[in-house]
Parts: sequence; C-alpha cells; structure tokens
Amino acid sequence: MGILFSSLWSKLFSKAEVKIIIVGLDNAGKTTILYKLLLNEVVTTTPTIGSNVEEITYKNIKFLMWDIGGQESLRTSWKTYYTNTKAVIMVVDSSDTDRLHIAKRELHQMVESESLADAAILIFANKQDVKGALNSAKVSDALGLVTLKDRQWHIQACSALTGDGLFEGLDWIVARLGGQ
Ligand SMILES: Nc1nc2c(ncn2[C@@H]2O[C@H](COP(=O)(O)OP(=O)(O)OP(=O)(O)O)[C@@H](O)[C@H]2O)c(=O)[nH]1
Ligand SMILES: [Mg+2]
Repeated sequence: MGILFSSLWSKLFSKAEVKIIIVGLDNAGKTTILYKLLLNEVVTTTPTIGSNVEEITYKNIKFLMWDIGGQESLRTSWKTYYTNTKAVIMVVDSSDTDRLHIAKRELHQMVESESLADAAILIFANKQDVKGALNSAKVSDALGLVTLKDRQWHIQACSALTGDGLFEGLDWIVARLGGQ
C-alpha cells in the first residue's frame, strides 16, 4: 500500500522535468512549433544555430523542450542532446516533398542511437496548411515508419501556423509516459 501510494504520489505530483528533443531538417518548423506551444503565438524565426530550450507545463507535466537546429552542418550535433530524452519530436515539412528522403535517412539514423532506445518518437507532419502538403499517411510512407520495429512511434498532422494538431501530438506523448 505504501509503495503503491508513493508511486501514485510521484506520478501525480512529481515536478521532475521530462526531456523532449525537437529535431528535423532546417525550415521544418521546429522553432515555430516550440513557441506556438509556449506562447500560442506564431513568432518570426531565423534559422536556429545551436538550440533553444523552454519549459512547457502541459497536463501537470513539466516538459523541458530542446529545439535543435536542423541545417545539414548542425545535424551531427543532435546526438549530444540525446541523454535522458524521454521523447523525440521529429518535425517534417509535409510540403517539402523533394527532401523527405533526407528526413527519412536522418530519422532512421537517429533511432539507431543506443541513448534513444527507450524514447517515444512523435512525428509532426507539419505545414498541413500549405497547398500541396502530403497528408500524414503519405508522409508516413515516405519516411518508412512501418519499418521502425519495436519502437513506440506516432505520426500527427499539424500546422504550426494555426496550431492544429500540436496538442493532440503532445497528448500521445503524455499517454506514453503514463504507460511507463
Ligand atoms: N505555412 C506554414 N509555415 C510554417 C509552418 N511552420 C513553420 N512555418 C514557417 O517555416 C519557416 C521555418 O520555420 P522554423 O520554425 O524557423 O524552422 P526550423 O525547423 O526551426 O528551422 P531550423 O532552425 O533552421 O532548423 C518559417 O518561415 C515559419 O514561419 C506551418 O505549419 N505552416
Ligand atoms: Mg529553428
């Protein structure tokens, strides 16, 4: 009973931060998503050099969200952020069809990393407001998500401009954390 109570207590009231990293190619919309979640505003961004980090509390969970620059020269540094990551948010520009194969390669390379072995993987099929954007099923095919074996992954269509889909994506992460 005591153990049960204390585990319930820590689940309900723990203020420990849950670390999330936001990755994806340059121009995918990572920084726009981070600040839309934090401020409910579409901020003007410049390409991220290094990273931005913000604390976002959602459903009584404190998330520490690291938004990492996606330019090609910066991608090798993603791995320096992996330790203790509970969930990865991979943001894809669903209208950038020419570069989906590059996003696929980066994703599959990233999930090989031992330090992300237990991390849940949420894919945001972003920019759904753009004419010609692929829907989430097509983005899923292009990224080869079904070949991610033994991994907890989920794809969510979204638009950082309108905010559609963003909290639905976070809900999936919250549900995964609860199941741990
Ligand atoms: N139409 C549309 N534009 C978006 C959306 N999300 C982001 N953008 C735009 O895409 C551009 C790039 O957004 P960023 O958030 O800076 O992209 P990023 O992934 O952080 O890029 P790096 O920091 O270079 O890795 C900006 O002009 C955003 O306004 C979206 O859902 N719809
Ligand atoms: Mg950025």
